[in-house]
Amino acid sequence: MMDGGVDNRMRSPSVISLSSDSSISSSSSSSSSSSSSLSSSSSSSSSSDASSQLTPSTTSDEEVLPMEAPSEQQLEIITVRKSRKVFADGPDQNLPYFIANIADGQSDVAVRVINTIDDMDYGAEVFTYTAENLYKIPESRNTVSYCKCEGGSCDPKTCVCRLKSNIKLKGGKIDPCQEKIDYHESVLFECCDACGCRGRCSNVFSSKSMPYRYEIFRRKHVGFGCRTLDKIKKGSFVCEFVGEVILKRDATNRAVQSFMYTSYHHPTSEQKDSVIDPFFYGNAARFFNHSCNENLLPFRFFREARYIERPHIGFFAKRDIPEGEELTIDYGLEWWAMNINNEHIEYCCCDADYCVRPNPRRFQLSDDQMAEECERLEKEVRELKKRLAELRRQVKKRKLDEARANRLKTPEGVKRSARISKMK
Ligand SMILES: C[S@@+](CC[C@H](N)C(=O)[O-])C[C@H]1O[C@@H](n2cnc3c(N)ncnc32)[C@H](O)[C@@H]1O
Repeated sequence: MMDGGVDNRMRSPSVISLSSDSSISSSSSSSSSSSSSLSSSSSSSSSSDASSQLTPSTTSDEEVLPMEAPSEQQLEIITVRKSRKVFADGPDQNLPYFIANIADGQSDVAVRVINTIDDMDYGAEVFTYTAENLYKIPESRNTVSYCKCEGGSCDPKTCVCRLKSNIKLKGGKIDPCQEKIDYHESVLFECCDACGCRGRCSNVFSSKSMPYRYEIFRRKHVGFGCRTLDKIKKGSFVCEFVGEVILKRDATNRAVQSFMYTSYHHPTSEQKDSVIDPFFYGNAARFFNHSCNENLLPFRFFREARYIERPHIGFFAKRDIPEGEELTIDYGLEWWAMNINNEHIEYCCCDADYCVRPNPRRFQLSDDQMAEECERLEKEVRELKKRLAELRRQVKKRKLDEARANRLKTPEGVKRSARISKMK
């Protein structure tokens, strides 16, 4: 399994974080703050902006509630089932398929793992599935209150949960037009059992942390990836990003940092910043690869537990996603800046036509494929040239027609056309 190319020799942690351009970017505790304007977790300016967005909206109504320690149940982890058997209904039955339902017993949806390419393991030795975050950060007392709306429906004008959210729901879906929102600043307080409405209003996007069925599959050059086995409509909540929640300063001690995601940035104290690390404990989102044409967008949300320092990270569909399509996110420029020169990650291996840092290996085609690709491109060029010639012809004709019409309007033109009609 690719380990993200981050090893102990790295000077600073490479952390996937919510960034201001709605992408996910890497940040480092020391050097990255100045390296990219897209950095949100490490750059002091953007991060204070980010927290100012979240913090002021919470201070006015802040209530200090007693903090409950993470339950035993929450910390309970289920050993990954490592059963190996032949997956018989794949495209090529001769290949050895590896299958496991990694979410077994942890989630109502199955998350199966298959490998139709080789015998590479998805990380069963180190990875354990968990459906919920495992908090390993100090307790927090900063909470946001719940709405007091009654009767199972909330009034958008007075519902505290909606008023405090800058991400809004429309029919249970997130409007993808909100992608302009800085996702580090994004926040959605979803109504829940603790609210006056008991979570029965329309300010609810999913009762499940994983509403669809997912498959972890082996991808060439990138280790494993995650695809959906169901159609997903644009704007739908797709998955929570789950893992161990640790302080960012502790992240530096971890060998693999390229899987991490910044979850919280404190307005004044960097010491309180935290990241979600799904490397050892996580859900299907741990396998979301980067794409330069990603189909998921990140946002932050709160449900029952409303400790400001413990936001959930979720992803929603940027567009309609057909079943079978890989679920991808944008790691952001900063992540790439941190990882691109690393010995393990030299290039981007996404399939986007306009990949900004393409892997030359993807162009290593066989002679036949190359010939086919050349033919396809030549045909495309021919068609484009034809289209261009046609457009130019139309432009020329329009100009001629216009000039002719203008000439006819002049006194000489009028006389000339009168003479011609007399002759006729
Ligand atoms: C969050 S993990 C994604 C799951 C990972 N592919 C696996 O097999 O566990 C991030 C790691 O996947 C790899 N990766 C993801 N997207 C990539 C891409 N577009 N190009 C190259 N490597 C990528 C990198 O090694 C990165 O550190």
